[in-house]
Amino acid sequence: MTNSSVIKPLTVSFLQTPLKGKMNVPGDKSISHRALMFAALATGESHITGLLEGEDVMQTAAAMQALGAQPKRIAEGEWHVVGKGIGQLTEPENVLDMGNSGTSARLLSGILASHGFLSIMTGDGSLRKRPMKRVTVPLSETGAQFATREGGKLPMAITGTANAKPVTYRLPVASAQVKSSILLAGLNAHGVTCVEEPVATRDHTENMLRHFGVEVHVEDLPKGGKKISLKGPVTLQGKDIKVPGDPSSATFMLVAAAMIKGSEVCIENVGLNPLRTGAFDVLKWMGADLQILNERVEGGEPVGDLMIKAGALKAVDVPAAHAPSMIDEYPILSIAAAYATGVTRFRGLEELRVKESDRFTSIVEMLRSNGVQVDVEGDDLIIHGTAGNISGGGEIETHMDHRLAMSASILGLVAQKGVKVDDVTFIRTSFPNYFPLMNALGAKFDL
Ligand SMILES: O=C(O)C1=C[C@@H](OP(=O)(O)O)[C@@H](O)[C@H](O)C1
Ligand SMILES: C=C(OP(=O)(O)O)C(=O)O
Repeated sequence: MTNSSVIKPLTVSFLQTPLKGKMNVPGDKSISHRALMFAALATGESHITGLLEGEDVMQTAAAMQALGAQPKRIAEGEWHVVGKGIGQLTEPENVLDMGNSGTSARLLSGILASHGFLSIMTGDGSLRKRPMKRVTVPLSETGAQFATREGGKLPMAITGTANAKPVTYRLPVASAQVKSSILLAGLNAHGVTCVEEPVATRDHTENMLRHFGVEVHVEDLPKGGKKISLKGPVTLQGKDIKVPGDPSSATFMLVAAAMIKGSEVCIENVGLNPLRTGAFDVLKWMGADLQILNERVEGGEPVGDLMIKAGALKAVDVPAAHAPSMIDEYPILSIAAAYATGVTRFRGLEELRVKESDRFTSIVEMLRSNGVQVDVEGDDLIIHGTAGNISGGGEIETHMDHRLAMSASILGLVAQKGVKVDDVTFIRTSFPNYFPLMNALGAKFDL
C-alpha cells in the first residue's frame, strides 16, 4: 500500500556525459492489471510472467486476494493465480484500497457491478480526487448501485447485482478504462454488452479476453472509432500470460537518450501495440534516430527492441486524434518539445486534467518554472523549444504523480542549472527500478 507519509525530494544536475547501454523495462502496467484480474475471473489456474511489480499492480493483486482469488508470487515477475470463475468472487471483509491507481479502481468497479455483494473502495489522496462518474453512470445500467462522495469521488460503496443487465453505451470520452469497466461487467450479465468508442483506445482488454477464450466482436464504425461487443455470461479458461515491457516506461529512457549528446541506448522486449506507440511516432516526427528492431508477436501482443541515438530534435504539431495512443506520454514528450528547435503544439489534451494530477497544469508549471515559454489555447499546449538550452533551476511539484516525477528528473539532466523535484516516491507505482536502470545507463541520480 502507498505510504504517502514518506517524501523523497531529489536534486538533479545537468548531465555532461552520454547515456549508454542495453536494458529491459518492467512489464506493461495496463496488461499486468488485466492479467491478474482476468486470471482471478477464470476457471482454473493461470501463470503470469513479466508482471510489473509496481505499487499500482500490487493494489490490484491485493484486491483480487481480498475477493477470494489466490494470486501468488513465485519469483520476480512470475505469478500463479487460482481463479474463482465468473460471478464467483466473494464479498471482501474490508475496504478495497486502490492506492494511486485509476486503472485498478475503474476496471474493478465493472467486475464488482455484476457480483451480488457490497464492496467499499477507496484510494490515496490523488485517486480520491479523480472522477468515477465516468464508470458509475454506465455501470448503473446493470442494476448495480453506487454511492460516492460529492462529485462522484472515492470512497465509493458498490452494491453489485448477480442479475446484471447488459449495457449498451457510447463513450463520451476516449477512455480504455471506461470501455474495459463496462465490458468486464458484461462478462457476468445475461445478453449482449456493447461499447462504442469514438476514437480507438488501447485494446488490451479485448485482446486478453480473447486469449482467455471469450468471443469479442470488434467492428470499425463508419465515422471512425470502434464498436466492441460480447455476449454474457461467459467462461474464461485459465492461461499462461507473458507480459511485454511497458512502452510508456520505455519512453522516459528514449526521450532522455534522444536529448543527451552522444547517447546510444537499446531497450529490449517492449510492447508495440499500435494503440500504445503514438509517442514513438512523435519522436520520429521530431527527427529522433529511433529504430524498431526484431519485431515479433509474443503472448498475443506485438513486441520489439528499440534502438535510439541522440540527435537534433525539431518541433511538431500533434493532432488530437493521436492523443489516445500516447495519453500517458505527454509529460515526458513535453520535455522533448522544450529541448527541441521550434514551437510544438500538442492538441486536444482535455483528458490530461483527470490523471494522477491535473497533468495539463502540472506540465505548464514544470516547464515555466524552468525557463521554458508555454502558451495554452483551450486544451492545446504550445511549447516554445529552446534548441537545447533549457535554463532550469526551478523547483518542480509532482502532485503524487509518477509520470511527472520521472519527467522532472529527466528535465534536470538536460537543464543548465539542473532542477529540484519535491517528491519522487510515486515512481514506484509504475516503475520501481527507474533510478537503478537510469543510473546503469549513466544518469548519475544521487538518491
Ligand atoms: O486502460 C488502461 O490500462 C489505461 C488507460 C488510460 O486511462 P484512460 O482510460 O482514463 O484514458 C491510461 O491513461 C492509463 O494509464 C491506463
Ligand atoms: C494515468 C495513469 O494510470 P492510472 O489511470 O491507472 O492511475 C498512468 O499510469 O499514467
